Amino acid sequence: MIVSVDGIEFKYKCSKILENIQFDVDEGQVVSILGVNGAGKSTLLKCINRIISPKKGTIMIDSHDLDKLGRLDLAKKVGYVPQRSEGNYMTVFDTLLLGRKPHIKWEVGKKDIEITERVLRLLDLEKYAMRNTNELSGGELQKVIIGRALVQEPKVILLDEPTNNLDLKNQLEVMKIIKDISRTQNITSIIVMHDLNLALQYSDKFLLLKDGNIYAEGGDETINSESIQKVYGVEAGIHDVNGVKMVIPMY
Ligand SMILES: Nc1ncnc2c1ncn2[C@@H]1O[C@H](COP(=O)(O)OP(=O)(O)OP(=O)(O)O)[C@@H](O)[C@H]1O
Repeated sequence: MIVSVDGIEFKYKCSKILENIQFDVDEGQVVSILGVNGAGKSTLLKCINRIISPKKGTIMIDSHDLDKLGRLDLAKKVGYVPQRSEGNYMTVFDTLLLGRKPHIKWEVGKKDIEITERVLRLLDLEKYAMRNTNELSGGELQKVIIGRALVQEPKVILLDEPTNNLDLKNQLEVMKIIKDISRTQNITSIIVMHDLNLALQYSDKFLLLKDGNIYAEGGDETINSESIQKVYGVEAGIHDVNGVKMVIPMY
């Protein structure tokens, strides 16, 4: 088990957002967190990255209690791609290299440059390497932010709606990269998703959040007409389209 969440509860001031959340994630799994707007999906990701601290419960990452991990050790284990990012006057190359910060002791080494170049190639970003990130489209910037998390070489990567700004081709490309790194590098991805069909195609496990609790968790059988009705309030059928399971809402 690479991530183990046990009984966490989180409140913003007095409104309870998460209640008794409990789940485990295995190494190399791609996990989608699903649920309506405001269900607490981003809040859950932020708890796992210790951006915020739950009032109750424990989170274990790679057998370490999250509360007891130092900032640098946490950054070596967990990478985070937030929902919104801004470009700036730093180049794409330097932005990616910044992801090596937790590993750099005195100065940037050969390995740091090699990993940065490898990720640039992996995400097909080489042609933008020397461009400032404020001169990129939303989708290009999104790939850079994902790249920065990969350069960190974490065991777990948390992605908050990573396909949000992307066109169809880039959505598929990013999801494929996430799936590939989980298979080839055993990196675990925990992703907040709104697109049920993309989630179905690329995830091993699903967590359905409803009213601050986990309504259901498991494999793709978790996504069915009943759970979609209960969680989203939408009538939908599940169909097999050329061997691919698809959710089709009934309008
Ligand atoms: N900093 C904050 N202070 C107070 N309430 C907040 C704060 N951030 C989020 N909330 C509230 O917490 C609830 C859960 O928010 P969260 O962003 O986790 O939802 P989400 O499921 O990720 O939603 P979405 O799908 O719209 O991104 C929402 O009602 C939101 O308004």
